[in-house]
Amino acid sequence: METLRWQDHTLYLLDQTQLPLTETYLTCTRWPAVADAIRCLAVRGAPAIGVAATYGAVLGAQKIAGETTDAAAFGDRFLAVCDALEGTRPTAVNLHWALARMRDVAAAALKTDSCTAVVGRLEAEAMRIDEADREINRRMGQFGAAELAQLGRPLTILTHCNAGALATAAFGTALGVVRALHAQGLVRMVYADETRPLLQGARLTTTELAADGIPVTLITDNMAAWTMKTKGIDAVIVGADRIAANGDTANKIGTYGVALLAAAHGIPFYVAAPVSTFDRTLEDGTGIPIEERAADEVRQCGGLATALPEISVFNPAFDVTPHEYITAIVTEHGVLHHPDSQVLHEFFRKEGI
Ligand SMILES: CSC[C@@H](O)[C@@H](O)C(=O)COP(=O)(O)O
Repeated sequence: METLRWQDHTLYLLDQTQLPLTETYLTCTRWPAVADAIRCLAVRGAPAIGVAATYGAVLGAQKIAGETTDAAAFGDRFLAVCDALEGTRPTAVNLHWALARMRDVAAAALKTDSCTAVVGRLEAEAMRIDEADREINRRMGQFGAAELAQLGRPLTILTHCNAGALATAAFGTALGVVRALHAQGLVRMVYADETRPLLQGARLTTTELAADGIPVTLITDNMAAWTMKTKGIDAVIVGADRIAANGDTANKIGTYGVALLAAAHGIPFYVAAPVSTFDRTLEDGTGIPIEERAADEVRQCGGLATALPEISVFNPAFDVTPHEYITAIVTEHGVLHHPDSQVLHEFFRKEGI
């Protein structure tokens, strides 16, 4: 399974809404198809939507360059495409980060290059972001595995949602750490929360771990506390969609509850995320925009009604875990223990990021 592939001016996206039973790819030759795929979660996960959006921007640029040679017109229309792609999902900052890079490349190239040459530069940038994400996840895996290996035994791990290869260009963030630990023979069992309402844990995490021969057991979300109590969970590890300057972390709805449960059971709680997931413009998690999705995602499950159609619903797609509950954040530059404003500030200063 390949999350996404760019080939011959076309973006192929694994349609994750059809998993686990059907492996089918969407063929995107126009940017609105990429925007639709992000909106409906055919491609999802913070790093993956960032990478997909950059290729969406390239598709938009290709079309515009076929219709105008005027740099100003190209620039205006390209910005409108980037804005539309950015508007597809509000919480994951990687989308904003990746498109900001595309806007910067276009702005610089348009000063000297023809519109057609600008498209080439944008394509090269998108491929760089894609390639870098693959490498970043592997580095994060190594740092995270070295950190968790210090527990000194094969581990029983709990995870929430899907922060795996399917949520990134490849390898995964939280599941990248699990993969690296597994390569060292240090994974006893991974418990995967099913992750209602859209079941990313059940449909995606168990599928990709099983495909790699990593022992995995599925639980429903309301079993997490009892699983911690009875199954000897050594650590929780999750991904992130946006991390504020003080370490407060937005991730899939339910993560906050899992963090509280981990604290109650004295279990370390790890977040794995690339630096592109940090939003240092936000002092703390209160400013993170939380996406609310359609009510029917909750009133139905697998196409079957779980509640009457008139029942009102609250369906936030993400929640924010206060930094106090996070033992450490694993990045591609190293591990940040007990993250808070000072720790993060010092990390970014030292790394010159
Ligand atoms: C490496 S992915 C980290 C997060 O993006 C992931 O845990 C998550 O919350 C994904 O939510 P989704 O709504 O499936 O895009």
